[in-house]
Order: sequence, then structure tokens, then C-alpha cells
Amino acid sequence: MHWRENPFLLTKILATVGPACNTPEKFAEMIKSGVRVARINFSHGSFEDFEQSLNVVREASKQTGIPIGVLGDLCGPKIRTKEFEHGGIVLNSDDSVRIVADESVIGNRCEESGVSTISTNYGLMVDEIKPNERIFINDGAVRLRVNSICGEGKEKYLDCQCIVGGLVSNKKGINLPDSDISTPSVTDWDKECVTWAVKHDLDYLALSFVRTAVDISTLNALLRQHGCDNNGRGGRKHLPIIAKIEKPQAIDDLDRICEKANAVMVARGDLGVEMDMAEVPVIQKKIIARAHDWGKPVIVATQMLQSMINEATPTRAEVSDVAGAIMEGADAVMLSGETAVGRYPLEATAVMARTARITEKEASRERSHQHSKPPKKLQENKRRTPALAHGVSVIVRDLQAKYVVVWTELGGTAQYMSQNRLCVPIIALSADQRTLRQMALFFGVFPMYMDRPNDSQELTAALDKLMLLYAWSDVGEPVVVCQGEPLGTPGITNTIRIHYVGDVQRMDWHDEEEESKQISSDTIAQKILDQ
Ligand SMILES: Nc1ncnc2c1ncn2[C@@H]1O[C@H](COP(=O)(O)OP(=O)(O)OP(=O)(O)O)[C@@H](O)[C@H]1O
Ligand SMILES: CC(=O)C(=O)O
Repeated sequence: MHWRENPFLLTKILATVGPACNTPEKFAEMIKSGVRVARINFSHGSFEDFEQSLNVVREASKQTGIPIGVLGDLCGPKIRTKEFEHGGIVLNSDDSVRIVADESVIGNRCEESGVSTISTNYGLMVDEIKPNERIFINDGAVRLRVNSICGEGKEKYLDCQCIVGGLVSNKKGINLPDSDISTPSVTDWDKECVTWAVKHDLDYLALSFVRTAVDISTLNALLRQHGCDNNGRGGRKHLPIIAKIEKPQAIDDLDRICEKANAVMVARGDLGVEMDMAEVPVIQKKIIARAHDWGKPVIVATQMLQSMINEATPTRAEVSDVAGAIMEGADAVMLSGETAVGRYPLEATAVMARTARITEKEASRERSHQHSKPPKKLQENKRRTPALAHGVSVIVRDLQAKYVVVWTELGGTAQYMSQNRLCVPIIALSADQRTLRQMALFFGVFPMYMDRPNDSQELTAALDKLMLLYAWSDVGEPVVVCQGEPLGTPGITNTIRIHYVGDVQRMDWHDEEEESKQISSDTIAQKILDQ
């Protein structure tokens, strides 16, 4: 157990798994310094690779005793270049470039004519793009403009002119910022990945290039075919969906996307290509605020500590970026290439955790002067658990309680508590391993396994022992406890208790002692620990 080594970092850190951190020992070190969710990117590698990454994470989680959520990142309708004769070609400004319909063509550059040919994994794009529209390759590093559409059937191609030159190599991403493309939101490859994810018990699925809330419903329908249910649950497996916001169309449907998805991600890599990069910071702030209105966790991703792929220290601007996202209210911050292929994965995690710790303290201080603001849309819905969570935030403030403790079957209560930004650790106890892993994404929530107690009394006794064992609390300090009554029924959190650590035992034992003899806090603590 490393709870004491790295106590209560409220902000959640996601790390992308890749060759740079692909051993249980390395990943365990990253967990110890603050990583709580591992991202497997289905864009890179085979099912064998994904299985190996998953085993690494699960083993590291076992070694550290800390529940780690695993997120499978579905590629969605991402268009990519296919293969080239020598792995790639260099384009120069004004070069003539053909994007061909035939997906089997190997890309090349004809030295005689100077014309370059590129094939893609979406041949139909030649039917859907119009003259004058732009084609961005490799995160916008290389840019083309379409002159005209030529040929027929398999021979059809887009005749383009290169505006910004550079290297174009195998499997590089293509963005079409001016075009309306009808690729399915969940591709055949995504479907295979979903089957794999369900079979291997992943904890989250992220969907790339979400355009409207309908895309979330499409994935949910597919998950239902696999026996999952993200709404009513009804005893079925819960596999929450994270909507990646990286298309301008998604911003137009943000409210419905936040309502339908279980969490959202500000995927700044593609967002910064699909629209003017200069707009991204303002959009990020808006997405974070909107996700909070709906009580959904929000992750800020991409290039957070990009220079650490090659350098042992980040730039000041990168550190400021991490801090800025946390001040704006991000629940989680993500590392991509930094941990997947970078030279300093552990250092990157440590910098992120240190920055988060200092920033969240300041953010909490600022919030403590404001009135608690529960998520607007949840409050409008007038449901029991969000109202209860709001009540807890007021009690925590009035009593200056140091912890909130919830007993949760499915994690819903922990999520509502998290969204109220209590600014104190929420210790979320559960006997369900999947629930524990899924709660790893929630800001301020610390999932911990506990055998299911039979009743409130047993829960209180176990809680006291936990508090004293880890020296989180002293006897007599207040802890706010939330649970369902009777204990163990999912979806009925209906009780808030203000418990003083050791209280029940203090009274019991006091009766046994002679009337005049005061029993000390130290004696009570010792008796609880000895039980
Ligand atoms: N498992 C992996 N194996 C090899 N290289 C990887 C792996 N994961 C990531 N990378 C490399 O690190 C870079 C950044 O990682 P990231 O996961 O953000 O990929 P990406 O392709 O940029 O993201 P996305 O597919 O979400 O747009 C990738 O472009 C790729 O070159
Ligand atoms: C994370 C991701 O997919 C992006 O930033 O584009």
C-alpha cells in the first residue's frame, strides 16, 4: 500500500501506455507518483500489444494495491494515410499531389513528373470533398488544397496542390477541416476493439471524433449488444463512454453530448487542427464548464508536457498549461506521447503530480471562499443523490471535516460527491473491483476495497479502524459518512451521518469503566486497532 507515500492527490492523472512504460515495475512507479488511469490507444498496435499493455497495468495495480482504471481509446472515423514505397515522401510547396480512391495503391513520388500519390484508409473521401477544400496531414504539419476531382470509379482522384510541405509517412492522421464527411462514427475496426474491450473487462471507452450525441447513442447501442448497459444498468456490466471533443461540430452539440456521455475529453491534438488553434484555450474553458453543469468528469489532453518526450524537464509554459487546466476545473489531465514513447515517462508523471498538488490546493482555497455550486443540470433534475451530495458539501464546510466517506455499490454517489468539488478527499469504499477501478477517474475520490459490511454499525467500526491505521484522523475528529440504508442496495444513497472517529466505541467502553475515570483518546485508538 502506498497511500501514505502519495497521500490524496485530488486531480486524476491519465498516462498512455506504450513501449516507454511497458513493464509492471515501470508502471508501478508511475502509479506511486500519481497515475490513476491507464490509456490504451487502439490507433497504435495489435490486439496482442493491447493485451500485453493491459497485463502490465493490472499487474502494477496489484503490486501497489491501488485500483487503476483502464481506458480503451477507440480511433473513430480517423482518416489516415496508408503505406508508402519507402515509408514516406517529402512534399514541397506547390507540388502536385493526387489523393486516390483506390485504398490498395502504395504511395510514391514520380521523379519524372514530380507528381506524388497518396492513398488513404477512406477511399470514399474523393466523393465527398469539393474543390478548394483543404486537406491537413500529420496534425496539420503538411497542408494541401484540392484543385479538382478527376477520373471515375477506382481511378478517381483528388488533384491537389501542396500549400505547406513536409514529410508524409505511413499511417499519419488526415484532417479535413472544410469538409462534411459521412464516415460512420463507429468503424469496423472500432467494433473489433469494442468486442475486445468488453471481453477484457476494460473500465472506460473513449470515442474519437464525436460529431453529435447520436454518435454516443450508436456506441451505447453496440455495447448493449455486448451485454453492457450505461444507463439503467440493471445488474449489467457498466462500460462508461468518454466523448472526445475534437471536431467543431461537437461544440455545436455540446450540451447533448455531455448529457449522453459518461465523461468528456478535450482532445486538443485534433481540435487544434480541425479549427483555429488560437480558439482552443477558450473552447477548453467552455467544455470544462459545460461538463460540470452536467456533473460529468472532464479530462484535458494532449501536449501537456510535450517537450518531456525528449527532455528531462518541461518548459515553464507546459507547467502553466497543466496548472491552468486544473484552475479551470479539469477533473483529470492526460499524458500521451510523454509516457507512451517518451524518454522520461516517470519524470513527466512526477512533474504533473507536483504541479497538480500545488495548484489544486490553491484552487481549493479559492473555492472555499465561494458558495458551493452543485452541477446546474443535476440540480434542475431534482434527484436525491445530487441533492444529498450538495448537502454534504455544506456540512463539510461548516464542520471543517477532513474527509467524506461513502459506501458505494456502483460508484454513482462518489461521482456526485466529486462533482460538488468538496475540496477534501472522498474515500469511496466498495466491495466491487470494477466500481473501484471506474471511480479512479473522479476528482478527489479515493477508491478502496472493503468487504461488504452487514450494517451501518459494522461499516462504522471498519471505518474507524481504517482512519486510525493510516493515521488519516485522530479520535474525536468528524467524518461525514454517506451510504444507503439498508446498506448494499445499489442506487439508494439516502443517508448522511456525521461521525466522530471512535465515538461509538468511546461510549461503549466508557460504560465499562468506573464512572469517574476518563478514557483517553489514545486508549480508544489502541483498542480500535487491537480489535
Ligand atoms: N503503443 C504505442 N506504440 C508505439 N507508438 C506509440 C504508442 N502509443 C503512442 N505512440 C506514439 O506516440 C505518439 C503520441 O501518442 P498518442 O497516443 O497521443 O497518439 P496519437 O496518434 O497522436 O493520438 P490519437 O490517435 O488519439 O490522435 C503517437 O503519434 C505515436 O507515434
Ligand atoms: C487525445 C487525442 O486524440 C487528441 O488530442 O487528438
